[in-house]
Amino acid sequence: MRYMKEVLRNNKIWIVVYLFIGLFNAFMANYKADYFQKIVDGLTDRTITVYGILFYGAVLFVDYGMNYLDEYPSAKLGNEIYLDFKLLALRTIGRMDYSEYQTLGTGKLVQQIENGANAGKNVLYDFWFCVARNLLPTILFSLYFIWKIDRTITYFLFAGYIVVFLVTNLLLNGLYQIKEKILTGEEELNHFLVRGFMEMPVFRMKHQFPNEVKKALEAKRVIVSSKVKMTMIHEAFFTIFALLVACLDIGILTYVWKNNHLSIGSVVALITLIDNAYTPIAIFNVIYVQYKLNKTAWLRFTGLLDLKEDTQLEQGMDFAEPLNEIRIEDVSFSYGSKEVLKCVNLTIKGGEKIAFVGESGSGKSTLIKILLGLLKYNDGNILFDDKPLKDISLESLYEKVSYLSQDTPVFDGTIKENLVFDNEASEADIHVSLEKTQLLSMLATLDKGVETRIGEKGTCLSGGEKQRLALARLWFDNPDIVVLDEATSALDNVTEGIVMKNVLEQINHATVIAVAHRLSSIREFDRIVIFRNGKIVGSGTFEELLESNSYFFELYRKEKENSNSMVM
Ligand SMILES: Nc1ncnc2c1ncn2[C@@H]1O[C@H](COP(=O)(O)OP(=O)(O)OP(=O)(O)O)[C@@H](O)[C@H]1O
Repeated sequence: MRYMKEVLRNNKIWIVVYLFIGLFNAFMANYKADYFQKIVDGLTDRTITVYGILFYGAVLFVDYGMNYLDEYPSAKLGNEIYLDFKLLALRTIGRMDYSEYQTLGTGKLVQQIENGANAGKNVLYDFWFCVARNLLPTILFSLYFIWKIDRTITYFLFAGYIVVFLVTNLLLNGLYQIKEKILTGEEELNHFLVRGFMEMPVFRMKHQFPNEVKKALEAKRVIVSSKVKMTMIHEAFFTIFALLVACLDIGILTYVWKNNHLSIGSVVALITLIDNAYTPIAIFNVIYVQYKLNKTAWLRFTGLLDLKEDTQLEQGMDFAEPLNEIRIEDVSFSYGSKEVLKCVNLTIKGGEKIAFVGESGSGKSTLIKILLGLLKYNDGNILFDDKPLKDISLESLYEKVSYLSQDTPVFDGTIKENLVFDNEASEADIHVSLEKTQLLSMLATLDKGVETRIGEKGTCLSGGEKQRLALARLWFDNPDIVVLDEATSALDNVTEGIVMKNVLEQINHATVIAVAHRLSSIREFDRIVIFRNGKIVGSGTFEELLESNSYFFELYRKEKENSNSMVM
């Protein structure tokens, strides 16, 4: 309900307008039918006046005019509500706990949001608004006018409502299961579509697309057959109602014929009014079924919106600069039952340039994510100048941190956006940042210069260009702490040497924590920390470790061997 209320609050003025017009139109639809009775009877007994006809004309004009005006709030609200729900999802992503984020898949997520936002709109707009401003008033107004003409017929109508209620509930159960199948199928299909798109080269090289299409076809089969079933059941509702109304019409004609006390105008009005009284019920049943089914998609969506938030983002003390020391004390961490860090102890001095090295999977990136507050440590403590990391507001920490992740560190936007996001920067500053990261020659080849879009995950750039573009961001930050997780792994040795020298000059005063596989890239760092199986097994300067740490020596030797064999 919380999310519905929020969206209602966002649109309250237009909702009031929409409800008011709806009520007015519902009244007019029935008033028009009732007044028509007077026109027909007036024509039959020649008592009609020109004013009566003009008044009826005015009623018709107002009715059609208001129906047209109704389209504006109707179109506006429908779209606003749908998109407001989508925006709720984006806000959730911005605040969700990182461990929850890691479990989500893009394809399923996108489909869940799409279905959820649609379901939310349908529940609120197509169901509740429709009931409140359209169906209920139409039924009540039509029953009132029927009651005015003949009370006995009103009782017949109530009996008909009970039949309708029973039929609806009978069909609803079957529909639930079908809807669940459709949703799962759609998420599954989107999962294959998105991963095929995102990882196109991988799947193409491995000749996997036929298999992917086969799996997607199965999802398609489930969706199509379920949707067809659903349509047929929905249409059955309308047919049953149409038959019911037909029976009532015939019943009324027989009743009038037998009793002979109603005028022609009353009979004509009754037929229209009965239609008015029943059509909303038919519509109600269909949208009620839809409402119930939409709840299935809505629950999946709210499950997403309710994912654990990272409450540490705003809560806690502000990060105080300048940083003197980060102390990692007996920190352990597990992903589920898999223990990845085991009792890690380390102190990093403010302004120190420290590098984490070690074999793949030894826990380096995990420790980085813990230091950034993305992952929450299970045991031990981390202190930023005697303040526990858990008590520091992450928003305030991120003001002073620059982080280049191991995964693609750029996003779908222009080169300029990738450098400064939504901030302004002078051409001269942009030029310097690109010059220092050796990107000017690449820029010279682009027609639109820094306004060139680099595509999703930076597909229009080479691996090394993406990394250098992300590094160029450092010229626009003023970080106290810089975290580089394999930030230069795609660069050649020569470019890496030049770029890293410039980068280290630029962030001279910051504390730098870098993860690196290529040992030559961190030769100048103040200290190197070696990880193995989730533990720190050595630390010191490059030269110290070469002399005293056989594991480090072994890593270095292997790197040398590899680079020699590549040169040969
Ligand atoms: N989200 C996750 N869920 C479960 N296990 C994970 C997750 N992320 C990482 N791991 C596991 O944790 C271990 C440590 O991973 P981590 O990324 O910290 O290693 P790393 O030393 O940075 O490796 P690399 O040098 O290859 O980047 C690995 O065995 C990895 O499979």
